[in-house]
Amino acid sequence: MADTDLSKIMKQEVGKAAADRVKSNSIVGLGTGSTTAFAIQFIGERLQRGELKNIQGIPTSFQAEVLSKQYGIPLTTLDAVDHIDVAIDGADEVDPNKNLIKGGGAAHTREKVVDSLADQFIVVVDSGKLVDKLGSTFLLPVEVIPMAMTPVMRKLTQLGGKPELRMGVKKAGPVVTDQGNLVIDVKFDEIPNPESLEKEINNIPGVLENGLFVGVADVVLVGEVKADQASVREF
Ligand SMILES: O=C(CO)[C@H](O)[C@H](O)COP(=O)(O)O
Repeated sequence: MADTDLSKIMKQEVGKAAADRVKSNSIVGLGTGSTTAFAIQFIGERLQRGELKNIQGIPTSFQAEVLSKQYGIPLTTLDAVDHIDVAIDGADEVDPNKNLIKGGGAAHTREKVVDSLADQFIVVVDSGKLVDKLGSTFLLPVEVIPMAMTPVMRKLTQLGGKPELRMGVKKAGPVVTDQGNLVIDVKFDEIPNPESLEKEINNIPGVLENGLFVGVADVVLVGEVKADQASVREF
């Protein structure tokens, strides 16, 4: 099987496993990305079959909102609820302590709001996302307000990073977030202390949020394929 097919199968399996954990009468945070898209689809299908009742979703992005509507998941907002029961969201890297890098879809600011509020935050990834140390395969996304781009990049360089502005695909110019901001992707040779780096970056004036999620995830579901057999394991 081609690598892209395997990756799709892993994402599908793990998305289904997460959707199966959603209970009736609950408020569900709906993450962003290709893996969570499967979870949203399967939650919608469980609602259609009548297996699930009375779900209210809180989308973390325009993408999640559009998909949720497409699959018939009723939506609400943080102004209308006082808690979130469970959030399901993907990640770009997961370390053994369940710390994450997110923001591959430039949605990490809203994702951190929703995922942090959930009583249980379930991360859904394929096995290729597992790393020993954060920053080894993926650049760290930082959302910045446009007028502060240059001083923030300078400060990120002083912190030891190599910043680059994220550019659009099939769009001339930079990626613009759902909030109308820019994303700077930063290469750090190592991130020895994700907890302090998360705070240090967020303390730079003009930074809205960075993609380090430290101590937020409760459960990680990992989709794997071995000898053409798909399975899901949890840690
Ligand atoms: O953080 C995210 C979006 O901002 C996504 O959850 C992350 O990029 C993983 O996406 P995918 O499931 O498509 O690999």
